[in-house]
Amino acid sequence: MYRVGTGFDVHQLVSGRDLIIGGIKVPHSKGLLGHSDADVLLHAITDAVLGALALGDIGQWFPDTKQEFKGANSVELLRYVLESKYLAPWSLVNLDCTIIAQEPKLAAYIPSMRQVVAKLFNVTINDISIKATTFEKMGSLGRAEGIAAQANLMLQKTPTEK
Ligand SMILES: Nc1ccn([C@@H]2O[C@H](COP(=O)(O)O)[C@@H](O)[C@H]2O)c(=O)n1
Ligand SMILES: C[C@@]1(CO)OP(=O)(O)OP(=O)(O)OC[C@H]1O
Repeated sequence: MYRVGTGFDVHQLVSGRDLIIGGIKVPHSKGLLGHSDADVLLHAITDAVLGALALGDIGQWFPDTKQEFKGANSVELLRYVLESKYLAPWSLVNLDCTIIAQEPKLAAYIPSMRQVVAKLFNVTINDISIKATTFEKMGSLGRAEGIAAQANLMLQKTPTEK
């Protein structure tokens, strides 16, 4: 049995914050604003996992009104979802993501992001695709006021032994 999921997230780029994407600190003059570390890619992936199994969304699991999630490491949020009882019978088939960032250039950091995500899902990097695109300088994303990410994935039910 298979289930597909999609996730989308966007965060504002501001001064005075680290830029964390896919669990990797990317050198830049600005970072993403959020209650957590604002890792826009891991948030989109988390929502794709939750969406695949109709389990709500990241804000329902980790409300931004709760102090315990202030500054949260999004690697730990995704790990929590993946280690929950709901995900136990499921494994990842493949994940395909796009980061929409006018700046900075992300190509050099994508292999490390793929490693982080592959480890979380316990798959090889061949099952994890992460791409980046600009917004061709159009609109708010094109003015680099923020960064967005989308994620699509497929889960398969792990056969149980009898
Ligand atoms: N933040 C980004 C955006 C894009 N890239 C890479 O550049 C290529 C060209 O981007 P366009 O938006 O002009 O199509 C793109 O295919 C990515 O390989 C990037 O590294 N970081
Ligand atoms: C992750 C959470 C929780 O710290 O906060 P943010 O970093 O603001 O991120 P968002 O994408 O709005 O998702 C849900 C939140 O509840």
